[in-house]
Amino acid sequence: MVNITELQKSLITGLILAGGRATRMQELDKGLQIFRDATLIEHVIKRFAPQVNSIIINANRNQPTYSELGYPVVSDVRADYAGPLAGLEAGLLACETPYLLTVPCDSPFLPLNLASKLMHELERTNADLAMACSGNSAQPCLQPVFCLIKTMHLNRLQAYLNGGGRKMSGWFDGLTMTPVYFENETEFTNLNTLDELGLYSP
Ligand SMILES: Nc1nc2c(ncn2[C@@H]2O[C@H](COP(=O)(O)OP(=O)(O)OP(=O)(O)O)[C@@H](O)[C@H]2O)c(=O)[nH]1
Ligand SMILES: [Mg+2]
Repeated sequence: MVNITELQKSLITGLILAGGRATRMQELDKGLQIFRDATLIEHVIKRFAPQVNSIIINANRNQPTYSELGYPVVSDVRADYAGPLAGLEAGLLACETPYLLTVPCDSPFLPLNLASKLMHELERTNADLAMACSGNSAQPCLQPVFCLIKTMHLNRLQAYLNGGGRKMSGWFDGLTMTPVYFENETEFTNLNTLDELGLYSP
């Protein structure tokens, strides 16, 4: 188990992506739905906040409600729900540290060692970004919304988006990406439907 140092942590801003339309959840605002004893985003904050220097929330609806959680809220700067990369762009624009770590708002079991493992591997490999991966090197399953990125690559993301690119796995072509394996796949469970919210309740 690698621990994150206070210095490493001070360099990382955490971005919670809550800007989607949630079409599979009746277009409800996913982050604000109740799961067990709290909203989905509150579960995420509980596991994520101790890992990063500060948090930014990306949301395109109900911004005043998200603000009540006590963190800055940023909205997409381009219209029409351009996908998670539009949220990443908004987060990178607001980020004041050299690294940004993203997580989605609908992953209430996210790894408690996410920042430490990604930062350790990013520094070890001197890559541009480090991405979580469940499974193993024989059967990798990339988790592109769990990603540690050097903030200076905002320009490249914007060029990709301006050219019409929308794929989470396409924007970093030409950059070096280190996949980082996590054994416990269930930590990446994300809840997309009302049924799933109920299924995972006790
Ligand atoms: N900022 C922003 N974030 C998005 C957008 N679309 C998806 N996301 C976020 O990306 C993450 C992964 O997306 P999904 O799990 O597909 O969520 P979703 O798109 O809201 O839900 P579906 O419409 O059911 O696919 C979630 O945290 C979403 O909030 C978007 O257009 N803008
Ligand atoms: Mg989606």
